[in-house]
Amino acid sequence: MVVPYKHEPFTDFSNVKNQQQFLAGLQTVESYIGKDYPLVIGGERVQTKERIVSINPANKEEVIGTVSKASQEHAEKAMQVAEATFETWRKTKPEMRADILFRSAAIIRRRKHEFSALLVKEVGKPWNEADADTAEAIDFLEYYGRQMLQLKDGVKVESRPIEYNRYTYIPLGVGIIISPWNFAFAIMAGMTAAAVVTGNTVLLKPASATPVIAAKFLEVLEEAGLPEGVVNYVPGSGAEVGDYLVDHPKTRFISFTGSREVGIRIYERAAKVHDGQIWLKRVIAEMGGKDTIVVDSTADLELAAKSIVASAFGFSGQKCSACSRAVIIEDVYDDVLERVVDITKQLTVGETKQPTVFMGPVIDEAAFEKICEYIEIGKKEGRLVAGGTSDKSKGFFIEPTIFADVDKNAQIMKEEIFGPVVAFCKAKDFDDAISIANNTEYGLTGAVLTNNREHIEQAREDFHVGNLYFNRGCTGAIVGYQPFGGFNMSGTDSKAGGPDYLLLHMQAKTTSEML
Ligand SMILES: NC(=O)c1ccc[n+]([C@@H]2O[C@H](COP(=O)([O-])OP(=O)(O)OC[C@H]3O[C@@H](n4cnc5c(N)ncnc54)[C@H](O)[C@@H]3O)[C@@H](O)[C@H]2O)c1
Repeated sequence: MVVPYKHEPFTDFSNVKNQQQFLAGLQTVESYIGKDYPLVIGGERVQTKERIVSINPANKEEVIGTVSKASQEHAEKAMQVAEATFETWRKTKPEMRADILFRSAAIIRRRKHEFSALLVKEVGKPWNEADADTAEAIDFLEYYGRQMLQLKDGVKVESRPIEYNRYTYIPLGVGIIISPWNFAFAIMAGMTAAAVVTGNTVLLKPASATPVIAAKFLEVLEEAGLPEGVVNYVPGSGAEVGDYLVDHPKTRFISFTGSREVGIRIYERAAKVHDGQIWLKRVIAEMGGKDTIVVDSTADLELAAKSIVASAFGFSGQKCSACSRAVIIEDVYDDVLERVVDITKQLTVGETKQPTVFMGPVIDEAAFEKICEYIEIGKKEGRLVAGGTSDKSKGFFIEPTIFADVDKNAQIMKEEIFGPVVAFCKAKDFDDAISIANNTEYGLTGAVLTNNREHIEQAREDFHVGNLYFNRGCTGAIVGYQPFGGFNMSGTDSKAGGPDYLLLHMQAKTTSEML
């Protein structure tokens, strides 16, 4: 009997007992705050001279941990180990590989609040966002484990009376996992899990802002019984270690989640053939977004306003799926704008020590400066109706910011800001709204608030995004239920947490045997 897949429930922080458990998680994190983590290459702990320092973005002072920084020599060593380990790991039964993911998920579930508390400190997430990040990590591990069990025998193809045919999936080889800081746990763990459950070995290069949660994940995998050398932990500079590994002739695939700029760089470099390379590299890239919420005049306007606020300012807009454009049909434009401004003015911003704080800091100084630059551009391109101020004296805090009456071709309507900034744009009618929404090189998520059935069907067909939501905001996908990934410059059309994601990490082999 197939047991239906159930995703990990989110924690209800209005419940005092849950709050206490979370605070206990924070205390556990305190016990290892500031610890130093080595590289892990083939199970061996390697200390390097240089360190990456992970800082709490809410206070700029607290060192969450330091990690050894890999050089190209370390990356080379890890590559050799991963290549050698591939020969045994690819022959390890898929059931055993899946089992390691299930055991890892169980360990994380047991320590869920601790890991979420670590994300509060390392990434500056509010409690509910950190909880969702950890829950998604658990989901990815369990879902990909289950998917592997379904794929292990391949797919049935017809045999002929004289010939028996089989169609199976085999792993690719050594992969490079390059993950972002914003879903520091879920995406990093999901990308790694998909690659190794399918029989590949990997080098994991997490984002430099969030290396500690990745080091913790490696400890979980080891506790769950993952053999040495299957996942090698090599945090380092993108330009130095990243480029080196992308160019490496033994790299078989690169799984990347991050910005458009870095994604394109990886895609271009991976297309080059180097000396000693005997295959073409595969690139799985999940990149940025310029996500839009469209509201028509039949919509529930209060629901529309709440959806825009949650999608634009949840986790300070630092989601690839964050709403950064609100396109509103002209007869309800003023009404929706006013409601959004009212709700936004009630939002709390600060260090996320309590579950009631809605918005924490942005991740670091570079992000802070970039967002502030966009706010200055926005002041020229639109009418500032909320926020617009920032303060980095204690942590990297930016007020939720709204610009009204922005032209569809304005810079803040086209470029990914990745911060708490939303631009309002007026549309003449629904056709115009969809055309404005599609006026971007991205194509990740979008949402339509409407009670008009024809508009729903029209958007289903014409709104060109990988994840389209009706009558809700545009953030938040659920593993197994709402596979996630975008079109155009949002990536290579892959869908994380979907039924075909594992196939991207494998190659199909046809064998035909004369009878
Ligand atoms: N589509 C999705 O599912 C998805 C999910 C999360 C985040 N994102 C996107 O990620 C971005 C934010 O994340 P970020 O700031 O960590 O992105 P980023 O592109 O700056 O970094 C991502 C990773 O790439 C590494 N890197 C940097 N230069 C490199 C190079 N030359 N070679 C190899 N690796 C290199 C970084 O060290 C990091 O590990 C946003 O654009 C967001 O939209 C997309």
